[in-house]
Amino acid sequence: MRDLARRHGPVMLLRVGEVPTLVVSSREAAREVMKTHDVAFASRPLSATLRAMTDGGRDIIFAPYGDRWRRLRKVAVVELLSARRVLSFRGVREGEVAAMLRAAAARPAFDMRAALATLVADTTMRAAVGDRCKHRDVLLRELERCIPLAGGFNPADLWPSSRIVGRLSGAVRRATACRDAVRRVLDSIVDEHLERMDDMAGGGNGGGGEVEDFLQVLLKLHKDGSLEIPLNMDDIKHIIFDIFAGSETSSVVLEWAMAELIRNPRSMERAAAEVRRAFASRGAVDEDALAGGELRYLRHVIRETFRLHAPVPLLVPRVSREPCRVLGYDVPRGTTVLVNAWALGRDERYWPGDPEEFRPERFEDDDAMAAVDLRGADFELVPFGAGRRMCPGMPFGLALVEHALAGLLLHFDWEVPGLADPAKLDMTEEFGITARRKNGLLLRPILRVPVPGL
Ligand code: HEM
Repeated sequence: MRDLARRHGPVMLLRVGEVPTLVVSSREAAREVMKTHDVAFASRPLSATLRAMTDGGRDIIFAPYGDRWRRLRKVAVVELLSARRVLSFRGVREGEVAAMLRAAAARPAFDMRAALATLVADTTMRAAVGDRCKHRDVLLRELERCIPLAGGFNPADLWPSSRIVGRLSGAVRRATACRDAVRRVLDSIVDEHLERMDDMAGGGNGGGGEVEDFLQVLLKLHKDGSLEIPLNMDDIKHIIFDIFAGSETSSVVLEWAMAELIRNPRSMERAAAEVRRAFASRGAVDEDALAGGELRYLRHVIRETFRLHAPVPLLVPRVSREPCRVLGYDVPRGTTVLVNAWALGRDERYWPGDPEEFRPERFEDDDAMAAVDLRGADFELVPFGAGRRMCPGMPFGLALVEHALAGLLLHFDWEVPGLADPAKLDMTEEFGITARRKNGLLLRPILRVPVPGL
């Protein structure tokens, strides 16, 4: 799509199967979609597969624009993903990152992909539903099955008018099966939480952990009826599902960051030196220093990783709710809109000279570059989207990404066994709604700063 846009311009109307699809690939066009006409593009298209998976868009991520979406999103933003709540999970992050580091210290070769997936899954699981979740593996397996189905490029989604294609593709059937399996697990988790809350009525926290988990917060809101429109159990399960679905991206970006640092040893050295200067004497990463922005180069590394490897490369699709104009082009109502965040991050116009190079230093080259950030105001770098539908999980996701990356660089040097030239590390991407590395990442850890608890 980037190559097509180079030929046909930053606003292209394609027909993908039967679906009219607008692809925007410039900063100006992205601003039109996510800022100037944000309300007109604030809905999501519901493909047959997604409709099955989300019960007709009853979650937040894929919900059509409207009161239900607004209500659930507000609960997620205010009650679950606020700065205060993200901070409350600091102990969870410390515990899970430390567990990963201990596992690395015990192995001559470390499966980085599996370790990062486990780190993100376990941290999210503890934050969302508490420490004692016996259904963990089933839930994660089902979510893993959902992700490729959510990509939107299943034949049933591209030729919605054809019943034969729908039947042959099987995607809708698989999405329904996933939804049912996730629903059964969430039912059990919610029932168990309710029982524990009843047992502990008056004093305890019901989840088994030392901090209130997301599910407890939601169940309390359900019980005390403090919201204008009370949350029902269906709402709660959809919100929890989205927390899991949204979080997976954190492991995608961590894996890309480690791969880029391996390929670019000078960046690795500089980042590790900065982290060790800050934390080696304390023996562990300290989130206060991370939040205070003391580790500037680490932040540049993370921004540079998001620039080259937008984890959701086409963002989550939007749909026009009314006829609209984008940079002078008419866009009919009902057009699916893809913002090519991946192409924006690699565009020579915004990243002059070396857009394909991993060079975190670019963010210290001048004041304008240093000011570019991830919060949806700079449309050349929009890994979390922008506007009304922007990712509400950014603070939660970034807190873990920063902490985990700092921990990996503090305690170990990293090498790829058997790879003489790190520049040759394979960087092929896998196709999906999220773009992870195609191949695994087996690394050799060389201990530099002792890992606590060993
Ligand atoms: C590195 C981490 C993450 C990345 C790169 C990411 C990226 C995105 C993107 C691109 C969107 C669509 C934005 C748009 O349409 O403009 C999105 C939406 C969303 N994300 Fe994230 N996300 C991340 C982490 C998380 C986490 C940790 C959570 C939850 C705890 C989360 C929950 C959501 C939700 C609920 C939405 C839907 C928002 C809506 O449609 O109103 N995300 N995310």
